Amino acid sequence: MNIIFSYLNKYRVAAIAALVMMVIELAVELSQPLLISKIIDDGIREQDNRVVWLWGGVLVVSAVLAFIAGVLSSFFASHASQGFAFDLRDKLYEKVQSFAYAVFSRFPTSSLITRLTADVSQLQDTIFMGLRFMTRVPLVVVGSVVMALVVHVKLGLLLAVTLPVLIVFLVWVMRKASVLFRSVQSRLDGVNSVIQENLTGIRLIRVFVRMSHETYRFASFSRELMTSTVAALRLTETSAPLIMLIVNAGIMLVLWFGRIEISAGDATLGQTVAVINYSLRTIGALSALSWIMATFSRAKASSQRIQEVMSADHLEAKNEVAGTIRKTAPIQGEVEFQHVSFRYPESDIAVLEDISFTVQPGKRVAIMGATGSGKSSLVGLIPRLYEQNSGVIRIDGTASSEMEMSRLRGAIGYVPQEVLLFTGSVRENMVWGKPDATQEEIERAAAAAQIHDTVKELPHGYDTMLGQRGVNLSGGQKQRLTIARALVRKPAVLILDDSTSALDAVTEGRLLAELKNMSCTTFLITQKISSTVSADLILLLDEGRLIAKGTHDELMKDSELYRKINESQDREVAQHVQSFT
Ligand SMILES: Nc1ncnc2c1ncn2[C@@H]1O[C@H](COP(=O)(O)OP(=O)(O)OP(=O)(O)O)[C@@H](O)[C@H]1O
Repeated sequence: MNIIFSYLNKYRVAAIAALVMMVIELAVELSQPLLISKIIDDGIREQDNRVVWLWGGVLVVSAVLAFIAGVLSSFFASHASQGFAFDLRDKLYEKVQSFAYAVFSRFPTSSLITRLTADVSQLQDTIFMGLRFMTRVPLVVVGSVVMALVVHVKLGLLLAVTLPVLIVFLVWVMRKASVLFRSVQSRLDGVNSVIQENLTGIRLIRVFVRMSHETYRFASFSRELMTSTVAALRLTETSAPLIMLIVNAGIMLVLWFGRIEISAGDATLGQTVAVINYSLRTIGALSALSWIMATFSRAKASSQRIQEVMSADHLEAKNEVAGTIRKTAPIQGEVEFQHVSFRYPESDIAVLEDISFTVQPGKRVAIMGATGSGKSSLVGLIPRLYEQNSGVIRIDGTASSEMEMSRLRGAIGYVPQEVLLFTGSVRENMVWGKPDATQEEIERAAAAAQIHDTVKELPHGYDTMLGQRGVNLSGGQKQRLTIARALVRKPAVLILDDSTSALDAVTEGRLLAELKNMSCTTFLITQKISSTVSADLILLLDEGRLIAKGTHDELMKDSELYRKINESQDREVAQHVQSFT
């Protein structure tokens, strides 16, 4: 819960104002039973209308005062809780942005979304309730008991003895509920994750006719959420009648002894009515307790989940400060791997082993290998999405680990395997990596990526809006647009992770020719011999090992595997041509 206090600090004035107003409201309310007892004993029983009017007037004024203080308290509490949530969400978002890439595997996307939305809202509600009601409840209870003791010690004591019993019981319930609510929040993660997967893969689900299976999967996750929520609420809800039972027993005692005390002349009717009134207020406050306990227990679970995000490693920030060599000279694009080995965090299996090669600026490297041989992992090390476990990667002769992250990544254009476009116009998508790009730069990049003519024919050209993830473009068009986005930055190093798979041979040939003109060092992951023939260097990977490197001619001479791939693709082409003739 420390997180609440640290982020609420900025709003402490509003929070204190909300509490002060709440205390004023409460103090006025607590004085009311006392006023009523005066009206009964000194006014009605003594048949003194002046006293009735006087204290009756005070009662009305105090009710108006309590109302105003209550409204102001709500106003300040809303300001503090909303401001707190805004700041916390902002900070969490910033934190997630700075996560080391590896940390994302620890938090599923859906869980991060729940933490940034539902968990933050939970804390926001808790703060509002805390300022308005949570602190009010103990104050009403304690204030009522004190006032009851002031009115009549013996009758007040009867109300006081019920309190320790209640407190022990409430602490027990809260501890249990907190554990249960933590499980509720993680089930919520599960439901969000299914929704996210289903919405993202809706086409696939339709084509594979998996609607009923997915509906069933969603229902089972949703049922788990319901079951765990019911278990948590059952505990807090069953505690409410038990609290009532204990307090009602106290009131019975007050009534019973009140009658005896009045008969003996030791208490007045007004005093007995006042103590019962305080007891009823205690019941009112305590009946809200089960609901407050639920909120508080949820908040505890939520704050733990938020804390986990806050304390996750953030590699990027670390690298921005220590051990960096600050240089401003533009990167030329020489890339050298020296005995690089790598395994994913929390995995024992080496994905890359002892990889060494050097590429001169402006040259093209084609990376080939079976699926899972480590191609994407290799290129992911260049912009330091992950850190190698041993060996050195040098860019223009400087170890990449020693370079400022912004300088390193600023010089790299990365087109990942999975196409991702954002909601917005074609232009907005293209300037994503270079916000100040001119129209000429945009068009030149689009032309190089072989997408300029297509964009020109869209209804509003570069201002055409793309649907979510660019749904109104074909697969190949989307792929070319993501390549154009990378090219706008005029990167010194361009990484195309299987990004030309949806392009036909002619378009791919034109694109590669353009890349040569742009003189950026290009890493092209490909399975097509047609793309490797003109490459300056081919890296052939097999189960994380670099089994051959060289040009097409060299590999045709030296590598049996490469020759086999070449032959099999030649055969495929021949069969293809035959089927059309
Ligand atoms: N985030 C990850 N955590 C753990 N292991 C991973 C992760 N990503 C990939 N791997 C493993 O690393 C190995 C290499 O994966 P990689 O994606 O680099 O292969 P690839 O050659 O690019 O495959 P493909 O051609 O199918 O894209 C695989 O065995 C894969 O299971």
